[in-house]
Amino acid sequence: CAVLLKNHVTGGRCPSKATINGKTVVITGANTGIGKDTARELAKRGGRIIMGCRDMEKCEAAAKEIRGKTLNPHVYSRRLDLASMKSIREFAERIKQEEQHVDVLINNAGVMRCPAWKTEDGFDVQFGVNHLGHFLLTNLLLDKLKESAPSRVINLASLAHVVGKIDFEDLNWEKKKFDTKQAYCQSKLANVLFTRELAKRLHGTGVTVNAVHPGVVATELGRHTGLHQSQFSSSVLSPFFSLLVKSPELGAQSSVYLAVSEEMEGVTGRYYDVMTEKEPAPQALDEEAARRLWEVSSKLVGLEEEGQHDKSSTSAEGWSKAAQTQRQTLGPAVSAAGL
Ligand SMILES: NC(=O)C1=CN([C@@H]2O[C@H](COP(=O)(O)OP(=O)(O)OC[C@H]3O[C@@H](n4cnc5c(N)ncnc54)[C@H](OP(=O)(O)O)[C@@H]3O)[C@@H](O)[C@H]2O)C=CC1
Ligand SMILES: CC1=C(/C=C/C(C)=C/C=C/C(C)=C/C=O)C(C)(C)CCC1
Repeated sequence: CAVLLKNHVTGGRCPSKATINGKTVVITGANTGIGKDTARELAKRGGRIIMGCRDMEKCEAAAKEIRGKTLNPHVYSRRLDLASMKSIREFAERIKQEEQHVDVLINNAGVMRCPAWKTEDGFDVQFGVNHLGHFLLTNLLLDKLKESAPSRVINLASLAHVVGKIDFEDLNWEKKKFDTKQAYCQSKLANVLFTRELAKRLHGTGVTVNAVHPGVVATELGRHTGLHQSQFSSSVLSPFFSLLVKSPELGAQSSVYLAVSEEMEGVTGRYYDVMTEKEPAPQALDEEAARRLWEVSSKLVGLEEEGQHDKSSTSAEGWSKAAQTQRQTLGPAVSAAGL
């Protein structure tokens, strides 16, 4: 029973043995947890791996460890703070300048159940990092992804999206009482809606985009829950805990599957529970909500302004001009975002 339960919980390993020699993978939040093991597995398969992390010391330590373990020298650490639009723009600019192509983008970084913190730009940190940061990054890398087609975008969502609700009147928790669990669920629902809308917009380009719930994985994601790994490893519950939660190495298998497997060629706009396609919750299938979220997100990150009026604002320095104009034109949604 224990073995069967364990297999059920882990969901197994990526069945594909595909190698990715010469392919470039950009992965966010790759210094620990699922991201780090995804980076290691893809480095083992021959990829050129760009790890985007906010803490350069942790990032370089992880990159060094991966280079050592896989004997792949092409594993690079780059600064990326998804809680800062300036940092996202600098990171994307550097990728565009340094990389000939981007074959896979894995939007992996995430935070869960933090206090009511705000990003540098005034967004709720869970909405800002988990959704808006990746929304901006992906859009900034779209031309590169299109040039590199067939290419893939993978968004780490979560089963938590099923209880999520997008509150368009108060995306950033400024009007109602802050609920950190719901803020996480909203951000993860946003990941699935973004996946579906982006897939629609990328139809015919050769760039695919899918969302995945990696299972329940013992990582640092629970760091804001007040519980610590040590409390569990030393308790009598430890054997049960380890039966129900998988290791980061196994947690990375679904991202690896979506990134490399032959079965995923041309598959787009889908939601995966580990390596099995599932229908997401009804609110994630709402096309009008997906379109609206795209529009609001574009405005919040200053993309719409650039596309329509001011091409010069695409640089890291120029973005704030676009955001400032949004402040004057957007009304409540933007003031709620603190712009
Ligand atoms: N673990 C699980 O059971 C599940 C995880 N997921 C999703 O999987 C993804 C990976 O999570 P997991 O590995 O578990 O979590 P971890 O907390 O172990 O890793 C999260 C990573 O995101 C990084 N990160 C956080 N904030 C920022 C930021 N502002 N800028 C750049 N990077 C940042 C962290 O960096 P740092 O170390 O510096 O904080 C870390 O590298 C998340 O999107 C999560 O929602 C979904 C369902 C279940
Ligand atoms: C609770 C807990 C941990 C991990 C929690 C994690 C990893 C939670 C995952 C949450 C999920 C499933 C999120 C879905 O989006 C630790 C730190 C290992 C140790 C002790 C207690």
